[in-house]
Amino acid sequence: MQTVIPIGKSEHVPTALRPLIVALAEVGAELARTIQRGPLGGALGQEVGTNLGGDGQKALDIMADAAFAARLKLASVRWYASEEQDEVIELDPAGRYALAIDPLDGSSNIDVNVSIGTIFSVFEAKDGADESVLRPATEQIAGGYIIYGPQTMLVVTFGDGTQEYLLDPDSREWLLINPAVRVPDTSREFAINASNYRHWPQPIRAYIDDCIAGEEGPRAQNFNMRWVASLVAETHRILTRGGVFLYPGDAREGYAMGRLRMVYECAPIAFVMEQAGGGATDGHDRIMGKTAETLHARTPFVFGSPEKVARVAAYFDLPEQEVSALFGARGLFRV
Ligand SMILES: O=P(O)(O)OC[C@H]1O[C@](O)(COP(=O)(O)O)[C@@H](O)[C@@H]1O
Ligand SMILES: [Mg+2]
Ligand SMILES: [Mg+2]
Repeated sequence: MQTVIPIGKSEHVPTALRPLIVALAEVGAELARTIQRGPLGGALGQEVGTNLGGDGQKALDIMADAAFAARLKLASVRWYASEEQDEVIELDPAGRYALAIDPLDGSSNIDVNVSIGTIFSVFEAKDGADESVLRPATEQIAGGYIIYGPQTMLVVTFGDGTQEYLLDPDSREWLLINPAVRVPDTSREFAINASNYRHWPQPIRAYIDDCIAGEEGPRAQNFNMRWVASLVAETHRILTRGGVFLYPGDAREGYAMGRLRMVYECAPIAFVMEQAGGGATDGHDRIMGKTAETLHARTPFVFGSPEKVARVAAYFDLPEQEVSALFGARGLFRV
């Protein structure tokens, strides 16, 4: 049954963080409207520049970044670390928090009417800009995302479970609809950009080969594949019905650490996942135990249902000959 508590009054949001979360939610609601207006709001998907990560910046990326920065300045945010800014910038010198953000995730989907999102991570501010965000992911005090989809939702954790809020299209209020999200462990879905197969490391190829082999392979069951190319959309699907997401490092130039950024993409998603009973790894180490060395540093990223994440990690531990063997010989994973 639905509990209709507005986000500003939710007991799950720590009192001190309420102004910040309400600020994020307000900008998210405005962005949702802009996104819904599509081409009536101008050419949102138009390429307008390039960010430090080498990605093309769309008009909506820049618009979202400016809107969040302007509003968060009034919500005790001292340090603002954004995908769209080269460096961490100071918003309010008296602010208590540091916030890292991917203002608009899944930009390639802006023009095609597919779900996109905003991802955010919050720390207590330190004196220095970089030291406030380049620290272990376990030090996050909040992490979450907003998904602009058929429904607009805000999913967030403060380290005590993961909560889900829905933007009511009539009242424009964010209402609590799930106070304790749990990742199901039953799904047989995996998500990966399979066009990069030839560039993947051997353990990832072996894992996907074994999924694709289905009933005839070592897993002896059929799997289904999904790839939206919007991290928030994949996260939301996996949070809702289970599965696993993989963006490994690969052999393409610049992709040794994959595509996704540790500070404002992987750390908050890992926090949300773990607090919902899921897992998140880079293949070897738990994402939550990692610290980025630079603001835009990438990391290989695998997350989702805990058993699936552990299984992917196990492929990285297999002896070389076993990983390279045809799946028929990969006896370890017969189930
Ligand atoms: O185009 P690819 O290589 O499949 O990558 C898709 C991934 O890139 C992203 O779009 C990166 O995020 P941005 O759109 O914020 O740069 C993710 O949302 C998505 O998972
Ligand atoms: Mg992104
Ligand atoms: Mg982005």
